[in-house]
Amino acid sequence: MQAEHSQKLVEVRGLGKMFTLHNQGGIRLPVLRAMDFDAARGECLVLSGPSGTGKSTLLRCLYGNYLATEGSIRLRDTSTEGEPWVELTQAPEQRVLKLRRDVIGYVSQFLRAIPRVGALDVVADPLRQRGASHEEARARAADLLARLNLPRRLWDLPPATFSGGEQQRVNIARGLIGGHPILLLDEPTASLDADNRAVVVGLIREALAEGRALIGIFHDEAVRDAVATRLLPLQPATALA
Ligand SMILES: Nc1ncnc2c1ncn2[C@@H]1O[C@H](COP(=O)(O)OP(=O)(O)OP(=O)(O)O)[C@@H](O)[C@H]1O
Repeated sequence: MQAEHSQKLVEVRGLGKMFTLHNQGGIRLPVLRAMDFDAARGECLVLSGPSGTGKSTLLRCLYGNYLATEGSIRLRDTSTEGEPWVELTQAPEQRVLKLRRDVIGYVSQFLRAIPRVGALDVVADPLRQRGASHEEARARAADLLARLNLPRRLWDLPPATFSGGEQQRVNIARGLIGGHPILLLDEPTASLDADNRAVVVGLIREALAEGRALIGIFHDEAVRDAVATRLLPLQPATALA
């Protein structure tokens, strides 16, 4: 059980990301270079480093939004039989979409609202996509929204007009509900008050106890100290040149 719990889920080797600014004479901007790290079940890896060192860029590479310029990102897909390791940088689009449904979740800072869909269904959607019934997914969504203190009068309304903190809580619930073994978190508590920050810390700790691997950006020191099992320092770009 212990071995199962400490199983490696993410393996990054020699990862580099360089932006080429085509509209500015092709200037090349190195952001990440030669990054090596792993993340295992029960670990919360916190990306640290000053503004502009590439923390969000790294999360986007790990989610497959940005294509790495060099190196390897391997994710363990525990949802299928056969070879569990998938090389994200080489995976065809359909495979990336399947990984996002079953293996890797991403809580961005801002909710991408879906027009005319109420908050409860926005949250329930990832669990339904993984095969849960409508009722089961909505019940779990209601449980999460209640824990995150989202007022019930908002549950059936589309979140587009919600406050920043309300949208962030919908976003966190949507990110957590699918039970993805790997979860990326980009400042999930940035817009929250102290009470709701504490709820999110509790939910993150539960996710770790369930054996999920988390990789995140947390600018709030108290939150970072409460959830981090390891820091991953990023080097400033000047040190890369
Ligand atoms: N799509 C892009 N095209 C060009 N440059 C980009 C792009 N995305 C990020 N960058 C550049 O990469 C660098 C790192 O940005 P990133 O947002 O990853 O940093 P960060 O460490 O998350 O910063 P912060 O802590 O301020 O959010 C910045 O110089 C940024 O301008």
